[in-house]
Amino acid sequence: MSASDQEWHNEQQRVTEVTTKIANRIQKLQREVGTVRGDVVDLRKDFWDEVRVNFSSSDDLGETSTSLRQQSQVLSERERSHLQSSESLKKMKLLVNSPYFGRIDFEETDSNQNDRIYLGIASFLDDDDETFLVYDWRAPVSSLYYDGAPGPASYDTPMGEIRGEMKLKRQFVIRNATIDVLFDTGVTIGDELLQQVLSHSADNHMKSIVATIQREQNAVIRNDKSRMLVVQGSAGSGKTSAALQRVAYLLYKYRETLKADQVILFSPNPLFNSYVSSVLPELGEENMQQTTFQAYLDYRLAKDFELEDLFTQMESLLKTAEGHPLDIKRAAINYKSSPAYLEVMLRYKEYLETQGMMFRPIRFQGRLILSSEQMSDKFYSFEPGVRMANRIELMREWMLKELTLFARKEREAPWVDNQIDLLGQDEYQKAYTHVRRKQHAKKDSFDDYESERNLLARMIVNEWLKPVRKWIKRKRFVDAKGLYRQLFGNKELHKSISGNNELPHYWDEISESTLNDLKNGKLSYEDSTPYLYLQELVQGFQSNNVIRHVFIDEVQDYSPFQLEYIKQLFPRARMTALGDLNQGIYAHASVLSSMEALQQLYGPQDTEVIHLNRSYRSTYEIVDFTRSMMPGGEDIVPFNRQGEKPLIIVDIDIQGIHQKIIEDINQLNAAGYEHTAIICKTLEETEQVYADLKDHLTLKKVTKTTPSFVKGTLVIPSYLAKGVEFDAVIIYNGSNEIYARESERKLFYTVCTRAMHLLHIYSLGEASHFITDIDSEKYSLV
Ligand SMILES: Nc1ncnc2c1ncn2[C@@H]1O[C@H](COP(=O)(O)OP(=O)(O)OP(=O)(O)O)[C@@H](O)[C@H]1O
Repeated sequence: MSASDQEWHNEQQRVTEVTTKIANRIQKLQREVGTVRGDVVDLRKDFWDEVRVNFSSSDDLGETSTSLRQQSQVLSERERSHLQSSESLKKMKLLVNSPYFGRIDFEETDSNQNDRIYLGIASFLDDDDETFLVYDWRAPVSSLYYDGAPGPASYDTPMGEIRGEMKLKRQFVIRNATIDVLFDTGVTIGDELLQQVLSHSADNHMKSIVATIQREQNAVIRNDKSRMLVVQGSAGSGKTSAALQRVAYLLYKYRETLKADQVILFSPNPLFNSYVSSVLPELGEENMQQTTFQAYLDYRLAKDFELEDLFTQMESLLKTAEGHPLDIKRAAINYKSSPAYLEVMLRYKEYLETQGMMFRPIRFQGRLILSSEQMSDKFYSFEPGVRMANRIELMREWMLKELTLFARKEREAPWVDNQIDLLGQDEYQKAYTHVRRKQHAKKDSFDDYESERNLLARMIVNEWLKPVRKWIKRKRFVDAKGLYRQLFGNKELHKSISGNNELPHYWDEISESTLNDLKNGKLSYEDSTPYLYLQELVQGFQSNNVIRHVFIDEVQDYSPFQLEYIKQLFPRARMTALGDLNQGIYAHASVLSSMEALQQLYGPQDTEVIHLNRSYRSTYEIVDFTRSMMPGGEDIVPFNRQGEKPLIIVDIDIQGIHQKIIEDINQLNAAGYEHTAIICKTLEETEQVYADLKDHLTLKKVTKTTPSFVKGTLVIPSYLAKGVEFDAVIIYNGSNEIYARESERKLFYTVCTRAMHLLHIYSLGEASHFITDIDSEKYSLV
């Protein structure tokens, strides 16, 4: 429905008025920020001039402290004011060219007043400080725009539900303070605007979607009831987008209590982190913390082990031919990520409470300070009721005391005298000053040889024992490696704590390879989380109480074990987990595959699941093709944006394929597609393709260490293309030889769904049966 010329004119007039007011506000704020900044600088510079310092008597001391406090208050008030003005200025700058994107006219029941509500990225109040010229898209009233259509409508406020009638819903695209697009809409959010937005080119950074949030996405964004929110959505259904707008929403709604650094997002890889990092700043908010689960594992374990990362595991699985070794590795991965293994860990902890605990002896210069047996005896000497982590805490205190006793005796050892003799003049002087400072200048000098020697001996021994003390403080005396080894070296024990569960297939091979890895200082990806979990169970969790919201994107790539671990890590946080079972490309059982395991995490009452079935990223033709690969794919609803059917190009000669890809990419560039990916299955294939084509095309190779995406033509291994999108996707070799195993169906689906506008699949020889099984009407074969 298009608005009349007169209405367009009126709206443009309003845009001009509002943007002029915003521009004026910007000027005012800039002046304010400048003045306050000057004040702050002056206050800091003259801080001590303004404070009356006098320590002569207790009265003077009191006056000094009051004066100090007052001056600090003035300073922090000015600093706060500076921060506020700077924040407002930032928001106004976001609004000045495009102040709003929507309007709703709403008449409350029993009131004849027709409120006009304009929605933008931030609120803008008129100079009277009362009239909202623009409402923040996150304000309660704004949900009308996302949830309702003209007609009876309601929205929730902290004071209760407000009912009424929506008389009008209008959408705008405003650029440079000029209306480019304006139309009135009858449905929730008009498809026209969405069509426009989705037909744009891909970018190397994700965009915010506030102008076109869909009703079901709004339910994700504004959900704040459940402790655990699970979003299961098809490829391109806006899970990541909804998650990021949800962060912005939470930061707005709980602005008094929630800060951006209390929110953490777990992403699939560092590249993805950079891809999504622009969305919150675009919305005028600070970025949340971002990390990957791998980064956390590295942080905790890389000093003790050579860790296998997820991508290395993936590479090795993709490259290993079907057969015995692959079956064993798969069995190991599945077992070690399963809830059954989690149970084993919990029972193992119970077992250790009464027997089998292992400690590393404490040695100094090859001499034993405390043996493993002594430590074990101490551990089991506590009351059985004392919790495991508390016992370790008590052990720590005991050991530190034992170390002090040892140190006292050690001062008499001959090596200490040698060390004293070796002290140079400088060191001696340093030692002297140090000791004097420690003694608070009680004695005048080293006049007494004995006391001099004692002081120096104490200092030297303490210095030499520092690493041991640190080692104890960090609870490194718990032999986590030994405990993990015991779990695989003692089959009977493992069996007995497995309860009713059978040991996994290939148990002997799995235990052998686990023990081998441990012996060689290696830890496989599937072992890393259980290992850390066991260590924490015994020592007590190193939890983070600051984080209030944990977001996990691509949650299908996590095992139930990992999710449990994250829950323990952030005990005070709510969790939002977003994923798509169809894109579970890794070998371990996905946390999403069992709703039961997922609901058990926080309990069914505290868990809410929202499904997003509509796919926005790709054209109708691409979604129709890709969904046909997946069982149950008919539930995926393509957004109605037309394009070309996916193209399958088969050749029997690799040179022929290369030639065609070069021509293809040249044509895509000429047609204005700026962001294209040649997606390869493995890193090896990526390296090869890059080497073969780089002299003919401008290519950028992406590997797991690439820090961020750039525009252009990328060559990228399949698993790094997770979560991102491209104008055109070229699958380098979608042949039946490369994508043959059933276990690779989801991988193939995932890479094909990265395409927004065009999908071209090259195949050396016969195309994968994932393609040929599809109705041939859904693609073009050349
Ligand atoms: N309401 C919307 N308005 C405009 N664009 C949208 C909307 N929802 C999704 N999109 C666009 O669709 C594309 C896919 O969104 P997003 O990456 O959030 O989906 P996803 O479900 O996380 O995808 P995947 O699981 O395949 O990685 C993005 O380009 C996003 O901007």
